[in-house]
Amino acid sequence: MTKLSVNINKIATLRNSRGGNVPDLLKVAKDIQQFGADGITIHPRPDERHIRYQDARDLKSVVYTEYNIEGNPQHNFIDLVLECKPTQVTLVPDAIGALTSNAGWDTVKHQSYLLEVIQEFQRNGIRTSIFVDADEKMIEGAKATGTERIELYTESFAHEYGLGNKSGIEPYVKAAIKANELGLGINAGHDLSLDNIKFFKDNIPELLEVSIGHALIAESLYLGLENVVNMYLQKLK
Ligand SMILES: CC(=O)[C@@H](O)[C@H](O)COP(=O)(O)O
Ligand SMILES: NCC(=O)COP(=O)(O)O
Repeated sequence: MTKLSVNINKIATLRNSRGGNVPDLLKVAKDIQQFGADGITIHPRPDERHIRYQDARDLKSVVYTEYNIEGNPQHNFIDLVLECKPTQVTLVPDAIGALTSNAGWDTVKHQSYLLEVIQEFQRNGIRTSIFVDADEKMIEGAKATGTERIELYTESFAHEYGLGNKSGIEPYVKAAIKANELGLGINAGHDLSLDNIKFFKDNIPELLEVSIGHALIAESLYLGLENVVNMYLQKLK
């Protein structure tokens, strides 16, 4: 069975838009776990536009499933992860100010840097995963960094699938076979949704975990709207 880790960045985005504590990020994290999710993912960005560094600290006492922190391993991020000691850290090569993650690591070019930071996390008992494109060369490079897992960057699969092109899965199947051969655990994420997740899962051998945020929160709005509108109408009778 593939684990579902829910990315709660978008809950923080909504909260921050009003300056108060609605929705309550910690309550949402508790509820998501109560509803059966296997983990909570956050991706604090340097500008703290959604998840704040303090959220990462506060979540430590609330997340009793798998806690996954994603981000670019700059000094502040490394210190935060070492302080929070999550189950897993996922290293993502984000440019400062990027709208969202938009590429995997070049694991050949950045091999020695990744090896160094991965060793530091592993010495502290934190499992590592690195965000990579579905490219066998990058998977081989990931193996050489010593990481336990990779996270396949699924944007191009999701995009192609949305256009009706099922062949967009092919590089992911090849990358997964390579990762399995090399003994790397496979996670995946970015733009996965209720529409595309089953097809992805059914085609990727040994998919350990997916982290899903943007679509899952949007779908929760769509699927909850009718109920909430009707609850208001009842009160206004
Ligand atoms: C690593 C990744 O794929 C991203 O989806 C990320 O975790 C989401 O970040 P934003 O919520 O900032 O777009
Ligand atoms: N690692 C991917 C993630 O956490 C969620 O990505 P998205 O569903 O918000 O695109």
